[in-house]
Amino acid sequence: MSHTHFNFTLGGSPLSLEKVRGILVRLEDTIIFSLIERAQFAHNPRLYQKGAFDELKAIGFEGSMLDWFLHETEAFHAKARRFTSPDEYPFTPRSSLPEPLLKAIPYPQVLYPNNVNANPTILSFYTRSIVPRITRQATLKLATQKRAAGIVGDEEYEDDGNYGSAGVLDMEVLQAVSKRVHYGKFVSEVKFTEDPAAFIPHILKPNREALGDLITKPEVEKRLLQRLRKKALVYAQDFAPDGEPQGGEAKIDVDGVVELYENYIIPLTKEVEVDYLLVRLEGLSQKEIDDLLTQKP
Ligand SMILES: C=C(O[C@@H]1C=C(C(=O)O)C=C[C@H]1O)C(=O)O
Repeated sequence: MSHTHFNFTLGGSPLSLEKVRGILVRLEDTIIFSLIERAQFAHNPRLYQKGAFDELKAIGFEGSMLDWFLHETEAFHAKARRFTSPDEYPFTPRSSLPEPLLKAIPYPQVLYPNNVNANPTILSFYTRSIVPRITRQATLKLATQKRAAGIVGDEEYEDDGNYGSAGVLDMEVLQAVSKRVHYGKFVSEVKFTEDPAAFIPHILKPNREALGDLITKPEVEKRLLQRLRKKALVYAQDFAPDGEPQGGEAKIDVDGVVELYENYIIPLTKEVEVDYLLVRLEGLSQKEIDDLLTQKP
């Protein structure tokens, strides 16, 4: 059974590209199913608008309802030492989060120290591009129901009032996408340690494009998108009481899932891979770099 994350406390055999890719594949299921859950509810754009709720303004919180959900949830997770794990990244600025209450687990130092965090970009593209797309069916169905009840114009559209359910589900998607994108650091660490001499000249120069070309594996991406489409088609099906697949409307916009990966998740993962490589030599002495250069693949 493959896992959706490393169990760093078990240690075990060192990092391998096969292991990391196995986790990325497993996270596809988590992301698809959490998108299916969110797609049950309408767009509910008020969730993402700063200042849309008087109750939040009354307590001096200036962000959106989703920002508030993230802040309150991640504040507890921070106390429970979630963000001391090398594969967990908060959407809330770390400066606004409390210190861990529990002692940090002495994780093995797998990644080189870095501050690469793509979550602001993930939050932006998710709320602006992904939510409207995957909730389209629910939004249109809601508008039809409202018109049938005589509600027409702006009031008929987009908002079913389920801010709590939609917000909790948004956080599940965001946490899974964030984990997936930041696993790019583990991929980069494995690729770098397999052949440091290939990367070092382009880190020292620096040359983002050359590093991007080195980490890009078109065949892996092509197979991923093919697999993703097939998974989404199966997972989006409804099943009869006896378990037989039923036709009818898919529970998720399959093209939307594939485009999420093609236009956002894969490109952002590669940016994280390159950003991680660009700091991979920071603090190393010339001798340490020379030793890496002579290391045989
Ligand atoms: C993640 C990897 O690096 C790159 C990014 C990929 C992705 O985001 O799916 C796939 C292949 C590579 O272009 C990898 O090599 O597995």
